[in-house]
Amino acid sequence: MESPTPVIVAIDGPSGTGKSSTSKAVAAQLGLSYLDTGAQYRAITWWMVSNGIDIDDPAAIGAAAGKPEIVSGTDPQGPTITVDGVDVAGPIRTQEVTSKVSAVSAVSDVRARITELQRTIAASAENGIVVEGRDIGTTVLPDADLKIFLTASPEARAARRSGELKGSDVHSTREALIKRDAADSSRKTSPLAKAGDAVEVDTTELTLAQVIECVVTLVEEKRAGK
Ligand SMILES: Nc1ncnc2c1ncn2[C@@H]1O[C@H](COP(=O)(O)OP(=O)(O)O)[C@@H](O)[C@H]1O
Ligand SMILES: Nc1ccn([C@@H]2O[C@H](COP(=O)(O)OP(=O)(O)O)[C@@H](O)[C@H]2O)c(=O)n1
Repeated sequence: MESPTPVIVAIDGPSGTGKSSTSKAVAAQLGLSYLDTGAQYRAITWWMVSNGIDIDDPAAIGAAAGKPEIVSGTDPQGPTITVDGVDVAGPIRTQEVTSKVSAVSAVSDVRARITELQRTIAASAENGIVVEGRDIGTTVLPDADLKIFLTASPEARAARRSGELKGSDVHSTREALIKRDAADSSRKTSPLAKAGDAVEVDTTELTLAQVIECVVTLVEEKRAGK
């Protein structure tokens, strides 16, 4: 059978809407690659913190943005992320990195570097790719075949996140999420935003399986030329 043309799927939305779980499952089901762009911004933030760069100094962050070598493994069954050859999958999920990532990712030199990396990865995915983040449909891959924008109520998102983070309470998780969304949505360079041609899916009342099915159907419809 002839292999289908590579399909590029962009999935954006705020934290806890289900981007990572949905994207991984859709990619695995359809035999596509998978890229978690949030992990790349977390990785560069981890490097800045580890190298003593002042997070409150955008000029210092911008000047260092080209230094770390970030490599993403795009198998949806086992995505990987390394910085200068070091596996940082664990360290990029700490509270410290989470609280600093919005400041680092607002710096335009950081975005330029990471965006270029993302476009190279997407272009080299033979069967196509699901790329998830905040600015994929608007900026990184504006010609994506399918764009999805996931949303959910802050309460649902906070409940999901605190289910993952042991010992965290829903209230403080909700406050931290709202603060990060506000920072990500208000920055000058490629803020978190829904592309005009994205399909919005509110996941508040849906199970993960329902969201996955919805996105798989949308990809299949695109492939069938509907
Ligand atoms: N529709 C859903 N219903 C319930 N839980 C969900 C749903 N989608 C995702 N989750 C759970 O919520 C948490 C956050 O999901 P994740 O995919 O990491 O979101 P994001 O990448 O948007 O931050 C995970 O534990 C995931 O299993
Ligand atoms: N395309 C992207 C993806 C993430 N990010 C930044 O990276 C942070 C972490 O993204 P993430 O997807 O890992 O966050 P969670 O939704 O998993 O909490 C976001 O809060 C943004 O500041 C971005 O600026 N652009």
